[in-house]
Amino acid sequence: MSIEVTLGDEADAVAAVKDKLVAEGVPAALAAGDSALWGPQAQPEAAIRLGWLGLPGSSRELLPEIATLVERARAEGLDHVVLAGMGGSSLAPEVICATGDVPLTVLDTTDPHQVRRALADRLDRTIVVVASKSGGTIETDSHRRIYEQAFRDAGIDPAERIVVVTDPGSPLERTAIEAGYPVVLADPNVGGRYSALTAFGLVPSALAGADVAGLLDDAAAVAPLLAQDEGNPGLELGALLGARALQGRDKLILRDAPSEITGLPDWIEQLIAESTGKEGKGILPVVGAEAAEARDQFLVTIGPDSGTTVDGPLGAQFLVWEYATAIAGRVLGINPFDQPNVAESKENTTRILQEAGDGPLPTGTPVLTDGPVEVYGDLPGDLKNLADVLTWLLRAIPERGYLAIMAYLDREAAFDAAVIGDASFEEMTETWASADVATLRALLDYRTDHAITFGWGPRFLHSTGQYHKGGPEAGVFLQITGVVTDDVEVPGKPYTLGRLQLAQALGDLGALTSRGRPAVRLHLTDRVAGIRHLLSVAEEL
Ligand SMILES: O=P(O)(O)OC[C@H]1O[C@H](O)[C@H](O)[C@@H](O)[C@@H]1O
Repeated sequence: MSIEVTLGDEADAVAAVKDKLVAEGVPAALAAGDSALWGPQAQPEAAIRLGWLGLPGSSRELLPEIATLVERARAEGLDHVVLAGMGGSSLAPEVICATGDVPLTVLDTTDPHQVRRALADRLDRTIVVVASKSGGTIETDSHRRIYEQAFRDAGIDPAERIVVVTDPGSPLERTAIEAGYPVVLADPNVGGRYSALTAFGLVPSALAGADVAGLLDDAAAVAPLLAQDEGNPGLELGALLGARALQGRDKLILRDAPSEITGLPDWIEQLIAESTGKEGKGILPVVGAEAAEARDQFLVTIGPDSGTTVDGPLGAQFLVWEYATAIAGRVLGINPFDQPNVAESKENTTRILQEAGDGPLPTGTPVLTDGPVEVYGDLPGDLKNLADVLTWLLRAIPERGYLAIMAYLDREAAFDAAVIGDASFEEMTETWASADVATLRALLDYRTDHAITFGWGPRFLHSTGQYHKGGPEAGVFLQITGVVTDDVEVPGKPYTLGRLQLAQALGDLGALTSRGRPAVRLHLTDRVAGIRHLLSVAEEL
């Protein structure tokens, strides 16, 4: 089965962009790995970032090595797979495993409560994949240290339980070799967000029980189409993304139709936001929203549906979206392989931690407190309560702008909400949604035609975070942080996870406010009550 891109009623608008790309010889040049397609400035980076085009074939070589790891884990009864990895090092396995209906615990958080939850879950049967291309990502380094300690404390040798995926020569490779961990090296000519079909996508997914050979087969089936001028789904989708952005429809609403694929929009979100959101340009992916009428938005559905759809198996989807993103980058005139603004928030975080030493972090003082919610930020003096703050934020969204909600909280916490005895599926969903801070997105959506995104911090920093800082300066930002009642030490480091998490929020806030963007931080002094209060205020707006 291959993949089909249906352009719906937008076919005409796309044709001109596609014809131009064909006239310029782009499909053939991209198939040949021509790194000059994005201009001379992008060429050095592009020259080492096009390896994803050949992965359906080259990644097959990894399968025997992966099979050995899987056999060893099975023989030892390790059936709880934890993946520590940020952005491109975890988003693809999350989709692969959700689609394959095999369990995978993803750690892409610094929330101490969420990490404690993972640590408390079947440690005796846990295998941890530590995945980082650069080998220097602070969250992943922290998770490795924390699990090493937890295994030792439980009398388990970490070398029996930790598998590393990284690029050749990274600091993580050195650490792993010294510690005696098995290492699977990834293709260094593939960037993180294009790495779904590399060792980053395949190793944790195979350990969790997904069919990774089938994934490569499905990608291989679509690969030859990507060299064609006609019947090339990647070219059509890329021309669509580029054409719509040029027309001012630069908010891409991504929807999952009921299909065999689960959760692909979250992966696409990183791919498109980080690849295109720079130099004041870009396409903002919006996940979880209803289709809106607004003039700056357009909807693409994954799976069979009416309108604009991309339908086909997951392996093919990965390749086609990567190709389309590279094409959209050319249409927009940006380098789709770098992420020039991601580092800024990371540097702010490091500086905040260093400057604070052992003292308190520079949170400032709340401008107002409404029940269990403190409000921080540069706000007009006449705002009296949380409802006023939310209304002010919504009104601050400019023409063609957006609101980004960023929650530095435990994304599993809502599942703790009590569900009474024999509750129906609908009742359980309702109980869960009413305890889930992500519900805020939908509640605020009713009040505005502007796009609203929701991201878990620090996960989104490796995804839409690039667009927030590098894309059009049209964002309004709402951070949510929460009290930490059960912190986790990071062995060998002077900070705890809770302190790191807050420093990440403050570091990103600094990057946003330095651009003059409206930005507010809500701090929940009681997480459960704070979320309940926030949602009830939003409901009544
Ligand atoms: O795989 P790593 O090197 O740990 O990187 C993980 C992620 O973090 C970085 O900040 C980049 O912005 C992402 O593109 C990348 O996927």
